[in-house]
Amino acid sequence: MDLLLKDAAENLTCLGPDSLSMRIGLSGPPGAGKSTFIEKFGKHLTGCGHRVAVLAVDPSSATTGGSILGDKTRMPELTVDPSAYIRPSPARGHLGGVTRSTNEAIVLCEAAGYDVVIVETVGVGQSEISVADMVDLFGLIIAPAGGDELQGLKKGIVEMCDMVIVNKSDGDLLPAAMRTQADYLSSLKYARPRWRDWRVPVLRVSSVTCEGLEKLWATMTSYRKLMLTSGQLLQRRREQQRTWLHSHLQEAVMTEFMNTGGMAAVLADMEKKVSAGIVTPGNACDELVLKYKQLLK
Ligand SMILES: Nc1nc2c(ncn2[C@@H]2O[C@H](COP(=O)(O)OP(=O)(O)OP(=O)(O)O)[C@@H](O)[C@H]2O)c(=O)[nH]1
Repeated sequence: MDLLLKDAAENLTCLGPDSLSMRIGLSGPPGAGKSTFIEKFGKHLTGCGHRVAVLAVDPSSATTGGSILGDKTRMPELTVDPSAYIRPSPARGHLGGVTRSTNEAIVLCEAAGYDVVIVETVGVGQSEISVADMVDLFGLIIAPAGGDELQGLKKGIVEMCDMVIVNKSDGDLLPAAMRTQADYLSSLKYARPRWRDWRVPVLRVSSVTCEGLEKLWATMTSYRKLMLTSGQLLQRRREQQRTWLHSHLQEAVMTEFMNTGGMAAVLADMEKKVSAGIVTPGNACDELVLKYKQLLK
């Protein structure tokens, strides 16, 4: 695996910016129609000659020992498409393990010739934040809302996204979809732009009629073009590399710490003292590091 990754990384550094793949992250509340959307959008892209990989990040799979949702049945048409590859969420360790193997899988998929890599978050929690740190474009998928509220979405997610996609913009839901689009547009109007010259668009699509998919892809490609020509895409990827290095290092150091003779028990004891207010968290940390260093001598 490591050798494969090394080869893949070397191949990627040989490629010019134009041959970089498009990494798209997608997140959205349950019921937004994510699977249906990815299936139809993926088919649209393979129909245009692209090779599409779909990777799911489901932190709950780490505790249940596998993807709770049978990914094969979630996207039946895309699964059998020779130009597409769907990988369910890996069940390796906790969120850190799941995200690390997803990061590696992105690079492998690109080396295997997939020019569009979609990373989907399944379930809720920290995964959206991790996924936003892996991709070139982070999209939020929502369904038409009844009221004018932002569907109880965590505010942070809206702030992180580069594009909002209002799915189910069809039939009886069309008027509500238009209202939702207007609500998001007005709430995003005053948001601080994350990227130079890019205002977060709110696009309506239907995964049933496939309306809006072409325009969505055109918007994604113009975003990519802007990010590439302005140098922001490469800058974003470089920053992400550093973020991941730090995240992997933190995890590795913590594992090392916990596996060093009795430190897990010392930490558990210290947690009790901190909870009881006997020691401050800062002092507890200093004591733990000191103890750890003594053990290493
Ligand atoms: N009318 C309409 N219904 C849709 C559309 N997309 C999805 N649906 C329906 O919405 C429901 C939920 O869709 P799913 O694709 O399972 O999406 P989800 O609930 O976000 O679940 P996950 O993708 O598994 O996270 C299903 O009954 C779909 O048929 C659409 O564009 N229009």
